[in-house]
Amino acid sequence: MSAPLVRADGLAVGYGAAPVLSDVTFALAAGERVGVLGPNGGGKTTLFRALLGELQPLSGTLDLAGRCGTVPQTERSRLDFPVSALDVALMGAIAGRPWWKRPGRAERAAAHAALKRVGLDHLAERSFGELSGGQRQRVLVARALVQDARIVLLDEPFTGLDSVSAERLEGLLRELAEEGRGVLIATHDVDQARAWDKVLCLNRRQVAFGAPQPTLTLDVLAATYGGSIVTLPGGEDAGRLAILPPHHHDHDH
Ligand SMILES: Nc1ncnc2c1ncn2[C@@H]1O[C@H](COP(=O)(O)OP(=O)(O)OP(=O)(O)O)[C@@H](O)[C@H]1O
Repeated sequence: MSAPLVRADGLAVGYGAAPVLSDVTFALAAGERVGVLGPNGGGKTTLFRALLGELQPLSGTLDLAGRCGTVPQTERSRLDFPVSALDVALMGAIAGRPWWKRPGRAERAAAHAALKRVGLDHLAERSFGELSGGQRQRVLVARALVQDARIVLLDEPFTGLDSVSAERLEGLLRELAEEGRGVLIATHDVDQARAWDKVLCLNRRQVAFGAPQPTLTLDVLAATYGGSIVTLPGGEDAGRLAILPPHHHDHDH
């Protein structure tokens, strides 16, 4: 088997001397989609920041065998300036080049090709802020493609998407994996993560890592979500496990 795209071994990361996330040991192979699960404050974003090189390991190791591209959450409040979908995709080409060099023909062609790849080239000139949530996510995937990211990180990409947009994005992530990229998806949706290759459960430390079916046991879910996990009383769902929705900021209001 070829070397993994990401390997973390005993990794601890934080914003000062004390780690906010520790004991992280996992590997991401080419062709895999891995769901990163955890409660609010569990450390998902912190792990992504370490993968992007913004935070250095406090202990342990983190090795990447490829470029890492990120699909951040898109908050409407930050979209008031007029950038087009093409501009956003182009950012993938101009990151890392001197600021005075304007994007050239090749870069524009790469950005158009990436937009086409995600089914949005017809909206290239449309203002990014006017696009639907699902379209914005796909433009950001296009930006990662322009960066030639072999490792793609997505931070709760399905939040707020209707089911058609969610299915479309899900299909795109499957294709990214099929072309040999490694895809890490932070999510609050345990059921959705069951369909992916592996899950990484974080709650200030790594609780579990492995294939969803054997990994997502009651004990693991309880340790991952702590107090926010409940057993449903009475009725049809009696005894079923439910995870209370996280207190999430609604960015659209
Ligand atoms: N810039 C920062 N400085 C100091 N502490 C931080 C910073 N960012 C996050 N933290 C702390 O690190 C811990 C993990 O936060 P992180 O954002 O990684 O969680 P998360 O799993 O991404 O949560 P959410 O689902 O809410 O996005 C939290 O206790 C948080 O308060």
